[in-house]
Amino acid sequence: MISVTMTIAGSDSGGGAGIQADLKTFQELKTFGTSSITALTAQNTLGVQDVFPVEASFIVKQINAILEDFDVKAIKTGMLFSSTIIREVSNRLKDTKIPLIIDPVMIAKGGATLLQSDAIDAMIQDLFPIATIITPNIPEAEAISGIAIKSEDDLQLAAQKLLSFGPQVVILKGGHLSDESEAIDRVYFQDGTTLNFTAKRLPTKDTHGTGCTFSAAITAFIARGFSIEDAISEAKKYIHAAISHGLNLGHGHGPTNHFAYNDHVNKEMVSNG
Ligand SMILES: Nc1ncnc2c1ncn2[C@@H]1O[C@H](COP(=O)(O)OP(=O)(O)O)[C@@H](O)[C@H]1O
Ligand SMILES: Cc1ncc(COP(=O)(O)OP(=O)(O)O)c(N)n1
Repeated sequence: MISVTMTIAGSDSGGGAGIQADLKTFQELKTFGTSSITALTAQNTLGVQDVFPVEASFIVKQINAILEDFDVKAIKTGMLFSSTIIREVSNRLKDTKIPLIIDPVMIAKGGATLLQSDAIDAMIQDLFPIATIITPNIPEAEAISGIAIKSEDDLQLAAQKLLSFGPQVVILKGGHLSDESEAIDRVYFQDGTTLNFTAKRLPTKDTHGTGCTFSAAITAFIARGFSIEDAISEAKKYIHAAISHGLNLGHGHGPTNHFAYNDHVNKEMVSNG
């Protein structure tokens, strides 16, 4: 039977990030995607023009509607915008035993605020303790940990700080370390294990929605029963294919290509149905 996935995130009218990227990823990875929308953004590849948050109680109503009807196998969160939304969402999810992947979305590539600055504490106190995996990029890891990341030692220190907030696994995404020739995602487990997932850094400006897509792919693979390590490894292939076969759409940071994984990487999955 097909596995059900859920995203709790904001809508990107331009279709490259947020709920739209998550649902495309869920679909391509053969899961049944459901969603609770936290905010509308008027957005395209050039940036975010405006944000219209949904009332927290209505976000919870959407989650209730899904959880009361479906056997959801994995949940991800993206743009949560405010401390009120974070508190209501974590309160609703805290007693479910469903794997929870948190992409701590803060600022869009164009600089727009997707998380109010006073909401970081709520994320640390309420959401991270119930998280299976958190997936900050480097600027997000710096903002949450309070540690400026300039070296490998800083990465290690920041990861330990983030692990101390309670998630089982921290993935520090390396997409923003543009001086490296490789895009390295460093994974830290509570038992001290660390793993690196490495791919060639692709020279492109079209990386809108990469973080959303990567965390949605991890969520889909976990929903289908992959181990955490295998889910990350396969999600890395999904996002790498999506970036390398860019669609050349829009006039700014273009979206990635969700067809690419099945077209170019996982032909077996398609032919086997
Ligand atoms: N130019 C790139 N080439 C290859 N992989 C990339 C590139 N940019 C981002 N990635 C990968 O995309 C995923 C999302 O990372 P990142 O872009 O840092 O997230 P975010 O969108 O949250 O800033 C990670 O696996 C990262 O390594
Ligand atoms: C509605 C919405 N949610 C999240 C983001 C951020 O997406 P991300 O994957 O981090 O990609 P960039 O915005 O950095 O390109 C968003 N923009 N909109």
